[in-house]
Amino acid sequence: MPAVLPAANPHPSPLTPHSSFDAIIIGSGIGGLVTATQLAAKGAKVLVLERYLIPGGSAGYFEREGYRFDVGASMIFGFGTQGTTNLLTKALAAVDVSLETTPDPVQVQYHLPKGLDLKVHRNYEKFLQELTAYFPHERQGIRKFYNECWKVFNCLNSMDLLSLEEPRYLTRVFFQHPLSCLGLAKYLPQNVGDVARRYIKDPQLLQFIDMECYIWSVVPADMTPMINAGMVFSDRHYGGINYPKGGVGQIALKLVEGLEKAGGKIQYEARVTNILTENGRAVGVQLASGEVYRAKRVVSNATRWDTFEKLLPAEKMPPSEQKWQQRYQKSPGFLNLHLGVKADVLAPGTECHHVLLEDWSKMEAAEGTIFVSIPTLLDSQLAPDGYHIVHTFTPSWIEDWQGLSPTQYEQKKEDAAGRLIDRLEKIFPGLDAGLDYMEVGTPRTHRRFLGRDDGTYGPIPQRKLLGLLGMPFNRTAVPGLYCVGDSTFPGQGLNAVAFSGFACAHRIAVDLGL
Ligand SMILES: NC(=O)c1ccc[n+]([C@@H]2O[C@H](COP(=O)([O-])OP(=O)(O)OC[C@H]3O[C@@H](n4cnc5c(N)ncnc54)[C@H](O)[C@@H]3O)[C@@H](O)[C@H]2O)c1
Ligand SMILES: CC(C)=CCC/C(C)=C/C=C/C(C)=C/C=C/C(C)=C/C=C/C=C(C)/C=C/C=C(C)/C=C/C=C(\C)CCC=C(C)C
Repeated sequence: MPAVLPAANPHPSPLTPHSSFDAIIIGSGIGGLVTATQLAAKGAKVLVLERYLIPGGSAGYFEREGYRFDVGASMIFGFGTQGTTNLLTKALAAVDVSLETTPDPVQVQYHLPKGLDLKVHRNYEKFLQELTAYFPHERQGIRKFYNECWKVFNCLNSMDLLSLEEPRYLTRVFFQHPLSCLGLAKYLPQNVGDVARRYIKDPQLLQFIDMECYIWSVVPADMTPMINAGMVFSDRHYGGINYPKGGVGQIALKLVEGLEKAGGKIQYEARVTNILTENGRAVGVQLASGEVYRAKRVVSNATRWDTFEKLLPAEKMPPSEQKWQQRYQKSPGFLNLHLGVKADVLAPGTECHHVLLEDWSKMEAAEGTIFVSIPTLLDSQLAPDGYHIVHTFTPSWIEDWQGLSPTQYEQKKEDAAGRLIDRLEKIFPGLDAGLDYMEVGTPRTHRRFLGRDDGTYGPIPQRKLLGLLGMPFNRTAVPGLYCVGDSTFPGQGLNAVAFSGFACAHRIAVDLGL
């Protein structure tokens, strides 16, 4: 996996305060970078501190033997050209940069139990036709369910998306778009499962809706907020799934270029060890090197668990965070196989994204559902001529990878990789024989290189909650400290954390009077 991080300096120099900033952002994930670029574009003096060597976090990349691998998922929402929900396009444009993207004609091809094999086409009607062909008796229910998702999306896509913690903005959008606001207020406490069951009765079709949610929310429909499903199930047909030329890592690199153009700064190999407080207020940060930076506002793009248990003293965790931890838990991480394969392994017409499951009862189990991305079908430059990248991942808990000797750890990775490759032979015959390169990552890898507690993919509800109502916005109980990224409203996903970044920067800009 990526190069080893430099160790913390064991002999930090005495604390030497550097010049002060309007805002310090801990971490350069997409959530952190959108906050930083938005603030810099408004004229704020911004510093991003990133513990790793390059920006992007889970939207980063690494290069090996002529391959450029995406660290995380390659299915990117938010690069549309119209409306208000294309937040990655908007975030780049705000700092005068842009990215070329390639549209993906199919979001995902499902290979599910009992021969349920279908594609989610970019074209909405084509997708509905393909699904209805499997469930002709549910023709009406299918259309009504997905049309209801469009209602949510149309509300979102009609208004500027900014901080819901800013009363003047809320009043303005309410007067400009009263029906959209009331629509969103209605859907905020709802989950997908309840809406789906209003229209659909067939148990296998309901399992399919569970899978439609699971592949991005990592929980079934009953626990997946309806607002998020409205975004995902509609935007894939509206703005579409578009892959950035040069790989997912380009998004962060471009945002950094824009940040610097707008006068902001980023420092790599800068691991924050403490958020400094004075009289209970966040006033700056301390790095592993001992350096101290002060700012009027501090933003953490680390997970909430890292922020409130490691960067701040766990024993002083505010009651609101304790409550949050009772509502949300860490999702599993992923076991990742970054494979380079001979091009002839893939039949002509192969789609970029696949989901494989053989037994419905295993959907949420470790090594149950297999996800596959083949980004080289959209950008052949990411692999040597004649080869493809087949990024394969499946849920995996960190507990299964603890307490092993280095040899046991390597052996366990190899065994698990073998099991996944065997299963994938069903959709890609000859995969094993065509292997050219393999790098295996576990939740331990993500904990180490992405700094995510237990290598988690993100927060998931502990039990069925009221839609998105329990997800905190950007301000925290610690004055001067904000959170951004997937442990804030509305949760996981690049377009989701981009929203969180817009909202965070908006709230801070108002607080600073910018
Ligand atoms: N297809 C997709 O939609 C897609 C693809 C890739 C990633 N993602 C999603 O992106 C989301 C994550 O984005 P995010 O913005 O929340 O964060 P992130 O986890 O990607 O980034 C956090 C960054 O903070 C850095 N960091 C953590 N602790 C630090 C510390 N103490 N000091 C300095 N730096 C520190 C990490 O190195 C990392 O770069 C996830 O939900 C993930 O699933 C989605
Ligand atoms: C005033 C009154 C009365 C009221 C008010 C109301 C309102 C205004 C409200 C509002 C709200 C809002 C704004 C909201 C927002 C939201 C949002 C933006 C959301 C978003 C979301 C997104 C998402 C969720 C996304 C996601 C994605 C993802 C996660 C992806 C992933 C992927 C993967 C993992 C891949 C897989 C696959 C394969 C490979 C196959």
